[in-house]
Amino acid sequence: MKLRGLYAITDSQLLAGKFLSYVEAALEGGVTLLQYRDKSNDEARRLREAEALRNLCDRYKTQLIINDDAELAARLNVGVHLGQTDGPLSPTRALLGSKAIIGSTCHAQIELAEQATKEGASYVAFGRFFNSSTKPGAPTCSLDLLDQARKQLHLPICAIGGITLDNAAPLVAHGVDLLAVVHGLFGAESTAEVTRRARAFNELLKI
Ligand SMILES: Cc1ncc(COP(=O)(O)OP(=O)(O)O)c(N)n1
Ligand SMILES: Cc1nc(C(=O)O)sc1CCOP(=O)(O)O
Ligand SMILES: [Mg+2]
Repeated sequence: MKLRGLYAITDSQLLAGKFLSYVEAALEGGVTLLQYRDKSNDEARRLREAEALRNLCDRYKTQLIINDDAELAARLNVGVHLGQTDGPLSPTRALLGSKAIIGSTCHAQIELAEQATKEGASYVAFGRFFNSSTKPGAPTCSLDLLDQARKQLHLPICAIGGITLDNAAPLVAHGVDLLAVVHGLFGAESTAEVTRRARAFNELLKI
């Protein structure tokens, strides 16, 4: 399966009271990967929400990715996204198996992406590219880094951080395969607007 398209990421605060309706609206518009990102320690709620997302993803033939939590990903038989402090990649690959999608945060460092490639990542994520209200303190990354990454790496490249419909085109022009978006997708006034945005992101990637 080619990993290219919109990578929608949930945010528990932003989606409070409209979690499943907004996610379904995004899936309606087309989502290649959906990441469940919940930074709380409420394990029961996390399991419940992740199961609900897996059911939705199954209906829309979208791949679910769990942020941070390889055990939960293994329990649901879905993929995982690991940051640099979320545990080692190789044992996670062994745990989830060869077909699972495993993503790796590489900030603005090609060396981290090369290491992730060796350890079995399915895609590498660089960011943040723009101001992000979801994660304002994330380290920044430039378009030049994408040019270098495109030349040196043979994995799908994901961009993240403050991405909107107004600023995403240069990322695609510099070789990005996956646009990972929270606020620029879900910070919308209605489900119809979420669907419109998802379609428009896909149009930028011409899938
Ligand atoms: C697609 C994607 N890219 C980067 C991140 C950030 O991961 P991490 O650095 O572990 O930070 P948290 O998201 O866990 O706060 C991501 N989640 N997804
Ligand atoms: C979760 C996350 N990681 C980032 C990184 O740079 O590693 S930026 C980010 C937040 C993405 O949300 P938004 O699209 O609202 O900016
Ligand atoms: Mg993390």
